[in-house]
Amino acid sequence: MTGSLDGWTVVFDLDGTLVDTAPDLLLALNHVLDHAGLETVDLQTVAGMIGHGAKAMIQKGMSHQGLTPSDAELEGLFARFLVYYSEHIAIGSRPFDKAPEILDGLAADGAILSVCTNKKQDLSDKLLDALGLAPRFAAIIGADSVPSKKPDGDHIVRTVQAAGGDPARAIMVGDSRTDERAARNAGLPFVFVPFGYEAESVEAIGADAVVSHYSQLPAALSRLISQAVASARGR
Ligand SMILES: O=C(O)COP(=O)(O)O
Ligand SMILES: [Mg+2]
Repeated sequence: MTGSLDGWTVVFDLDGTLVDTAPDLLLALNHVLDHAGLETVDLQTVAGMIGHGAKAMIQKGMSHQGLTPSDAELEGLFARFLVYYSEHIAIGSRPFDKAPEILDGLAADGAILSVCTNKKQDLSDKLLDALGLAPRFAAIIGADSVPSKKPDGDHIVRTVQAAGGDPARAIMVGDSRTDERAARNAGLPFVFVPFGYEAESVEAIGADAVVSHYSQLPAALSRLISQAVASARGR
């Protein structure tokens, strides 16, 4: 039996795309800010700081209050963050509504599923394991497993290859400008999910498809694949 997504790889971003991780990132960030005697931040503020890895989030948490940490200070805070976050990684973090069911449907239609994230590899594996999502993915590639993370397109290309797929038959799904740039750099169509952590508007992002609930993803992917196949024929 062949499925309509046979031979296609769907590459998912993690934070803000597959999983709503903001609640646990908030607790971990506030743990280090509080320990450093700094002001803590709220959920909405932390959401605007996710997408470039945890170190960038800590830096933004400090610049938010007019402070610039020294390299040594930042490394110390980052180390503390990693210990705390790793131990509290799936307290409040949950997959977005219907994501697991839709992933199963895509796999049943023949898609290869993979994750390309700017989260660290060990944290990504731990989170997806804790939520029971890890077995669905042929590859999970964190920022520290590649020479250059998103927005470098190479991060996506390596993810597709690690999943056993073909970058010419792959689609990126993500919640941020970083994902959009990475997809463009890798030459992949880009599906934007506006329920994540991007502050820019849907119009500004300029995605090939916008999916505001997982139930809309299968149809969006089918449409993009038909377009890709038609344009390949026209060449
Ligand atoms: O943890 C982050 O800041 C980014 O992670 P993402 O690439 O999965 O959105
Ligand atoms: Mg994200």
